[in-house]
Amino acid sequence: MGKIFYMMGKSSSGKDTIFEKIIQKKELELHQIVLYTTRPARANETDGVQYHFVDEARLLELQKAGKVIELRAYQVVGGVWKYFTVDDEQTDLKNKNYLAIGTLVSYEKLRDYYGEEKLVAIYIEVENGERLARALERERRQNQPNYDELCRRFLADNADFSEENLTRAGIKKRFQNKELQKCVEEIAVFISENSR
Ligand SMILES: Nc1ncnc2c1ncn2[C@@H]1O[C@H](COP(=O)(O)OP(=O)(O)OP(=O)(O)O)[C@@H](O)[C@H]1O
Repeated sequence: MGKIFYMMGKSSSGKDTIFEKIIQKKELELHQIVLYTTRPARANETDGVQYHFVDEARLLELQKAGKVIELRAYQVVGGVWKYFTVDDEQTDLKNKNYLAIGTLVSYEKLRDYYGEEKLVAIYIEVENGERLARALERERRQNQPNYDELCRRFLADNADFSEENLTRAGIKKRFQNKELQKCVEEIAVFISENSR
């Protein structure tokens, strides 16, 4: 029986960094769930790799078929971009295990859709001051750092991942991302123990 290992954590807790290291561990035999989006593909992106790029009409079709498990909409200059998870033929929970990154709300929606026994939460935590320092360091390296957005996300994530919300979602286990390699190894052992 397959599982979805669902990684969550506040901004700059290290989700992307840890995801890349875990997915490279071939012995864990983890697959990826490719999200769908209505945003146009960028020059370096390939359909079906970073995202499945679809239009609003296709989204509507999928919604009518009851296949859209969760959806997030973001207002951008000139429109709204939607990102969503679809129950498509690529998700084979009878035979495969998956690794995904998402929000607390999307975790709850997938859990309600697939069932409690299919979803395994991996909550990553970093002390707030250290997390802010890492976020600032990462932002400084950008061509056009956006410190306003950094502050907005920092505060928004503190609210989204409040203790109250974590309790409501039933998140108990936490992985501390202090020393990266140690955290990766702990998560790899946890996944291995909870696979099948
Ligand atoms: N254990 C660690 N020690 C020091 N730096 C780390 C550690 N883990 C991750 N980082 C660095 O912290 C920054 C944030 O990590 P990352 O981008 O993986 O976070 P994230 O949770 O995916 O953030 P976001 O949700 O904002 O995309 C990166 O610059 C990364 O290299």
